[in-house]
Amino acid sequence: MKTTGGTDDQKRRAAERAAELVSSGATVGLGTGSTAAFAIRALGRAVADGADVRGVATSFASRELAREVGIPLVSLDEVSTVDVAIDGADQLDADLNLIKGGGAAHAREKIVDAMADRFVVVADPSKVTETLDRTVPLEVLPDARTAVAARVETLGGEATLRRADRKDGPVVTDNGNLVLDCAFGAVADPASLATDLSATPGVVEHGLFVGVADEAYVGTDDGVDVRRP
Ligand SMILES: O=C(CO)[C@H](O)[C@H](O)COP(=O)(O)O
Repeated sequence: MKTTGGTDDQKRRAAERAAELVSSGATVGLGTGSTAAFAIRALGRAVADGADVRGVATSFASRELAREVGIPLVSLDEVSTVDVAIDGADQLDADLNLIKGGGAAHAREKIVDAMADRFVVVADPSKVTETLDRTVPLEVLPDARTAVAARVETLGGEATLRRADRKDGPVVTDNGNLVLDCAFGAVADPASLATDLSATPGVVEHGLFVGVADEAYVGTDDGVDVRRP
């Protein structure tokens, strides 16, 4: 699984604290990535101890892990509400605007995270920034990639097709689409860029999450820093 700048202990602290928010009877959004995986494992232990929770996976990877640790699953199209979603982020600012999609799962993640009554981001301190400046992933319909890349250029960005690590050719998402990683430099106005990207034909979903997160749990070396917008 992809790892990032923080330590596993920092990630685990954040994720395990977030998992404590889940009460028996809850429907839980299961995020994707190395930090969210710690929350899924913690929820698996809670289920083994008798907690009655059901998970909604945001990706093939989170579904597989949930099965491995024994969390009962319900598919996204069967639920209209999610009580708590716990998911990672590639970057977050003080307003809890996020860049997500490092694992190419941001389309399903956004659906699940946005429908949750409470969406808690779990992260390590390396993810926290004053201004979002990482590449913004776009999930795009395969035939639209050239048109979307041209539009990204008019918005001041540069799009690069995400290549697979252990396969020739591109990363293909769980939904059968491609990913363009788009460098915009520092994003001064995330809401405005999010609107422009959402309005671009061929973009299935972009990795800017603006106004979606309710809280962030940032694991440190000796605790958890809880942040709210
Ligand atoms: O958005 C995501 C996947 O699409 C992940 O949540 C994000 O990439 C963070 O992953 P990690 O916790 O491994 O750093």
